[in-house]
Amino acid sequence: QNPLPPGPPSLPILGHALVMPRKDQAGVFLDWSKRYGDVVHVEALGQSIIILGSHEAAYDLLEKRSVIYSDRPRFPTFELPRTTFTPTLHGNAIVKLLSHYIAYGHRVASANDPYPKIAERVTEILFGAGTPGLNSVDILPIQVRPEQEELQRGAFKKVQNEMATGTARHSFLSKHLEEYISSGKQDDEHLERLSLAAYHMHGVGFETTWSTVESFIFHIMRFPEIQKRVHEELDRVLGGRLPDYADRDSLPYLECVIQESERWHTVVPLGVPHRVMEDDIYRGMLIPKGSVVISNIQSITHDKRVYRDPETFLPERFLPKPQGFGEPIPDYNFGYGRRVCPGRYLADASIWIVAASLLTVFEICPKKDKDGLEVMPPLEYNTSLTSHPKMFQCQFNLRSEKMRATIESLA
Ligand code: HEM
Repeated sequence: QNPLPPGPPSLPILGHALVMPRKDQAGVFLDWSKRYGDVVHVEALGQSIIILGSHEAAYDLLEKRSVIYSDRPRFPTFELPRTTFTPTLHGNAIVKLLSHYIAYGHRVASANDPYPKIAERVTEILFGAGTPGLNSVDILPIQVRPEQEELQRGAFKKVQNEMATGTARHSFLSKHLEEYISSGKQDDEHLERLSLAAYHMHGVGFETTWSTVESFIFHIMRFPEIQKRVHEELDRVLGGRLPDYADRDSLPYLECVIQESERWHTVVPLGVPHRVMEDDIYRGMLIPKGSVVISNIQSITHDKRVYRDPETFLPERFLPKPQGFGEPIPDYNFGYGRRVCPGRYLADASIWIVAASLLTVFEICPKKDKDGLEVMPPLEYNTSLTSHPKMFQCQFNLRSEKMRATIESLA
C-alpha cells in the first residue's frame, strides 16, 4: 500500500503528442491556476509537470525547500552553467564591467559587425523554441548542439587569439582566462565550462536585458502623463546633466516606473523550470520525484491579492504608504532559490542606466502618420522563453538643444 497522498489536481492528457499549449503558455497556465488552484499537475509523455501559480507556492517550494528543488530538467537547447558566473556578477564589479562588452570584450564598431548577428543567432537558438523543458525540441531530443557549439567556440577562439596578441579587452572571458593561464593548470573541462559560461552570458544576458529595455520603451510611450512626471523628476534632480548610478536613490519615481514596466509585462513569463530531486509532500499533495516545476511569474506579478488592479500600469503602487500602496517590488522576475538569476544585478544596473539616460535626453512618443496623428501600436508581444513587444515604431524627440549638445559631445 502506498502511504503517500495523491498528487495535486491533475489535468487530463489532451490526446495530443504534447499536452503543453504551444501559444500563450503563461496565459493558459494562469487560467488553469484560477480553475484548479495554485499548484497544478500535468503529464506530457509521461513527464510530470507541476505549475505553481502563486508567490506563496513558488516561495514555499523553490526557496524554502531549495535543497530538493534546485535541479534542472535537461534542456538540450539550453545547458545552463553556473560555477563560473556568480562571483563576477555582484555589486560594484558590475558597474565596472558595464563599460565593456561584457562577455567577450568586444565593442560593436559598425552595422556590418558580425557579433550582433552572432548574438541574434544565439538568441534564436536559445529562446526560439520556447520555455526550456516545455518545448518540442527539449521533450523530443532533436539535436541543435552542433550549431551552438560552432558559435560558442568561434567567439572563444577569438578572445584566445586576442590574448595571444595582447589586443584583448577586459571582459568576463579574458579575466577568467588570465586566471586560468596564471594557475598553470591543464584542465580542458574548466575551459569548456568557461567557454559555455561566456556564450550564455552573451546570449541569455543580451536577450533578457534587451527585451526588458524594449518593453520599457513600449510601455512608457503609452503613458505620456507618467513620462512627464519622470521628466520632471529627472530635471529636478539632474539639472540637465546625464544620470549616473549615484543618482539612483534620488530618482524614486523613475525606479517605480521601471519596476512597474517589468511587473506589468514579465520578460521571462514562466521562469526557467526546476526539477524536484525527491518525492515531496506539499499541502497534503504528493509532488513526485523528477517532476518539472514551473513558476508562472506572469501570474505571480498579476496576483490580485498582492497587486491592486494588476492590469493597470500604476508605478506608485511601489511607493511607501501613504504616497503609494507599499506593494512588493517584483524580484521574482529573476526566479527563486538556488537557481535565481546570477545576472540579476547586472541586468538591473544595465536597465536602469539605459532607462534613466533615454528619458533624460528624449521624449518617447508613438510615430506620427502622414497627417501628423500619433499611431499607437497595439499592445502585442512575441513570447517564447522570453517575451518582448512585437515590432513597433516610435519616435525619440530630443528634449532640448542642450541635450543635443550633450549627445554630440559624446559622439
Ligand atoms: C531582465 C533581465 C533578466 C531576467 C528577467 C532574467 C530572468 C531569469 C530567470 C527567471 C531565471 C531562472 C531562475 C530560476 O530558475 O528560478 C534566470 C536564470 C539565469 N540567468 Fe537570468 N535574467 C536576466 C538577465 C540575465 C543576465 C544579464 C545574465 C547573464 C549575464 C543572466 C544569466 C542567467 C543564467 C546563467 C541563469 C541560469 C542560472 C542557473 O541555472 O542556475 N540573466 N534568469
